[in-house]
Amino acid sequence: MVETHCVQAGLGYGGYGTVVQAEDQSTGSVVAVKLLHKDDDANEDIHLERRTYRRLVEGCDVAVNLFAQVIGSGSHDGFHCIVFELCHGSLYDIMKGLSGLAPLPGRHVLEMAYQMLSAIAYLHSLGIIHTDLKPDNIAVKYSDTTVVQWLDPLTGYHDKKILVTAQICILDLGNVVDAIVPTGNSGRVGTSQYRAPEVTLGCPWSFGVDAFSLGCVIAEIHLSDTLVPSASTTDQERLATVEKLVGPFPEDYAQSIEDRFPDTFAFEDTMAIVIYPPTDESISEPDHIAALRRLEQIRPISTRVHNGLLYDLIRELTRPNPAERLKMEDAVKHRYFDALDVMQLG
Ligand SMILES: Nc1ncnc2c1ncn2[C@@H]1O[C@H](COP(=O)(O)OP(=O)(O)OP(=O)(O)O)[C@@H](O)[C@H]1O
Repeated sequence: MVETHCVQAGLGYGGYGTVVQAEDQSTGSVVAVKLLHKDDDANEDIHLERRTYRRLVEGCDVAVNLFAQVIGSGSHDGFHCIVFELCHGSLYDIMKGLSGLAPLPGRHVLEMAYQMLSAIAYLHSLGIIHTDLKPDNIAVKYSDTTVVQWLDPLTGYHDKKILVTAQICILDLGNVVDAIVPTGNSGRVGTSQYRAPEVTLGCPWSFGVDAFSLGCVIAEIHLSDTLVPSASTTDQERLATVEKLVGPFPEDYAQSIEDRFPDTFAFEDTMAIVIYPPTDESISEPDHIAALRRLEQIRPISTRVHNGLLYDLIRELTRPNPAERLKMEDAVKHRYFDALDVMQLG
């Protein structure tokens, strides 16, 4: 089917493929085509995305509309391709400020957060874990914008471009896994800035990895800023980063980790503290200094998110102990979302 498509522009690039905007010349519709890199592992991936999308459709839930529709697949010049509904700008692009849409209005943050959690609640209800939620993998469905008057406390009202509708769609079902219950999945998944600590630690993990990532994404779209500016280099630094962002690991959880992986935590009174820099000499002096500088720059989410209900939602989603983390089905009922009803007109 891809033979009839004419490429119009590049949209993005990932570990598995290059995504382009293309017009289907037989129908005139404009779509997104992912051209998978030429390697054998990628062949498996094309089937995974299509298979997963089919499972979502078969589940017969309106939440399927929160995922980029898979229209078809094929191959061209030896490249495997998958054709998607065209979405308009990832949250990563919006946060970078190129479209002039950041900061997002509070109402849009609320609506986007609700849609993300509803989408992943549906995925989880089918026993599937996304594993790689990040602003790059969430896009807005429509690009229409309008200009409103926006009150800046310092400078007064000025024009501000906002989206007409804050509808989103989840991209990239190429890393999904079926949850292994009750023992948990294993192996390294996710992107370091959004990776749950149990994955970093090499412990079994499950649905909670998506909750942790979405907590970080929701904080970022509220702040219009990244939580972790640059990728950390070592696992111990990543754990220290999580500790700085969301607060200390609960002592009993830290103790259970320490029993498996000694020298991860130090214990002072009733507090568990990630040992950083590590006691061994696995990292060179200049790398230590660079890592300490990075850690110094990280500000706790609690000092940055001043909306109490939103902060509570983020904190519940990013609990260091996955057993204490909010489940998606409960997250959509969080009191932060009461405002969805209160703010409806009529
Ligand atoms: N349907 C779409 N509409 C518009 N843009 C898209 C669409 N799908 C993907 N993109 C853009 O292309 C980028 C890469 O897509 P995607 O994440 O699916 O590729 P990938 O190779 O599987 O990446 P990863 O390395 O994260 O697994 C996205 O971040 C997004 O900017």
